[in-house]
Amino acid sequence: MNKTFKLVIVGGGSTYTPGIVKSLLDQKDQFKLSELRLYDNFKERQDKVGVLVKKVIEMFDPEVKLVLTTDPEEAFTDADFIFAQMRVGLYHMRELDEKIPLKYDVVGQETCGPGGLAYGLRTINPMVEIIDYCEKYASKDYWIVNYSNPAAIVAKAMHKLRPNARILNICDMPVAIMRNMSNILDCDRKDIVPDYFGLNHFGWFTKIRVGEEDRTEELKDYVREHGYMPPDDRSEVRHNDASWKHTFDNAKNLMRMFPDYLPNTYMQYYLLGDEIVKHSDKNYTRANEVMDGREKRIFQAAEQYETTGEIDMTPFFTGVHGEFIVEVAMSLAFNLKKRHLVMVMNNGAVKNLPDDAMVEIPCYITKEGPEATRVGEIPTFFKGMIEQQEACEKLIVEAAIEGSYDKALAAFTLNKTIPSAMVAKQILDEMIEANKDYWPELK
Ligand SMILES: NC(=O)c1ccc[n+]([C@@H]2O[C@H](COP(=O)([O-])OP(=O)(O)OC[C@H]3O[C@@H](n4cnc5c(N)ncnc54)[C@H](O)[C@@H]3O)[C@@H](O)[C@H]2O)c1
Ligand SMILES: O=P(O)(O)OC[C@H]1O[C@H](O[C@H]2[C@H](O)[C@@H](O)[C@@H](O)O[C@@H]2CO)[C@H](O)[C@@H](O)[C@@H]1O
Ligand SMILES: [Mn+2]
Repeated sequence: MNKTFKLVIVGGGSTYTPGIVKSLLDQKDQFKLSELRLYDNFKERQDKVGVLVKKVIEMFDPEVKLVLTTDPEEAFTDADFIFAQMRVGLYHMRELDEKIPLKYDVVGQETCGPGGLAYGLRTINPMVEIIDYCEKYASKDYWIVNYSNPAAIVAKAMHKLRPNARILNICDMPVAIMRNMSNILDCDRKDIVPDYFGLNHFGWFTKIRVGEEDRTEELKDYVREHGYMPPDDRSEVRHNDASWKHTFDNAKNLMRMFPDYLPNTYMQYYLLGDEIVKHSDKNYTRANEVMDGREKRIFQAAEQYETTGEIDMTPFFTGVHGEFIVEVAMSLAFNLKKRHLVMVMNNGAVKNLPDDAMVEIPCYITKEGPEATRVGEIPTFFKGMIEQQEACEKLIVEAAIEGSYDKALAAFTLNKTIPSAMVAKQILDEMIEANKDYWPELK
């Protein structure tokens, strides 16, 4: 029998867990789990999601042993893979991350702008804790594949605080955009070969090949007119929430103004921030949409299944989100050297960016981790944008580690979504109060 794997999902109570488990079990012939452990610090939430995970295992691989636990030793002992997807502070804190900046007419977003900086200050120490559990209990060749956001700040902080940890930080946004591109180009997502550079949630596609064929210019022409919204009949994207449809459509405005490269959708928050704020509802943000949508749906489904024994699981199967993390894990497990966009220490890969930047670029995923491709020099506009954002992220990591108010204020002030140091200080001071149970003390 080929090797089987013990896999932990950190943040087992996540709305994405059933979808990730489905994607894992789809690969059981190549990537067989002996044990799946859900680990969370919120037992009741995890137990509810666990009801649906148990159903997914019954449906797709009943041989898998399922463990739900809040005990780190039980969760991590001899673990081979750890999928991390914590939301420190839950959606309630995401709501504040989004609403506090909007009070000052600044972008309110989960991972970008002041919301992302606040989220980063909450997540750094809990992520270190997970790494330390893995170092203490997991198999010596463990790999953490991390989705926990804000991945850019988490990646930078973990490299500084735990440089030897076997952790690979990933993001499904570029993959989701490539899914849309595959709908637009009428090809298979897995045939798309992207050239790309940036930081997490702050990057650009420089070339899109389908197999050997360069289809970049054709795609740019489409995106200039339609953004990343595929033609009606070709994609499940049409069923996304309205705010996501707006995000995909908004790429056309970025493409028209900055025609060199195809943007990550997150660039809208940094380059079109005033428009974003103008169209934001300060009393009902994306966090509210998710709490009233995805989060409510999954707990209603668990309730329904527990009472009726009936459930349609398909709405919880998450497409590229689950597929991507499993593709990366399998490449690590079997040394497949698959080419994926992941976060890696720059070390000259992007020639004119700082060596210590955590860049998101194409890498070959080996059993020893990502091998970066060489991107070369990037044009001035993109270099300037990235260096400002990278310095902001570097300063918020240092602020967390040193407990430095001054560095936190500098980080907020450097963020392109924030118009002045005065506004930065107002938002920071209000966020310090809102996050008093989560942030390191800043003096
Ligand atoms: N990297 C990406 O591209 C990507 C894509 C999607 C989601 N995400 C991230 O994945 C995470 C989960 O998203 P979600 O919407 O499912 O969140 P969610 O709130 O539904 O679930 C998160 C879970 O994490 C748990 N948790 C919080 N702190 C913890 C800790 N210290 N230890 C263990 N568990 C802890 C919570 O109790 C909760 O059950 C978020 O950080 C989100 O931003 C990242
Ligand atoms: O606003 P959300 O919680 O729906 O999504 C925020 C995340 O958006 C990107 O990931 C996914 C998203 O999780 C999924 O719901 C769907 O909308 O598509 C997105 C792209 O696949 C982003 O990569 C994550 O970092 C965000 O947390
Ligand atoms: Mn992401």
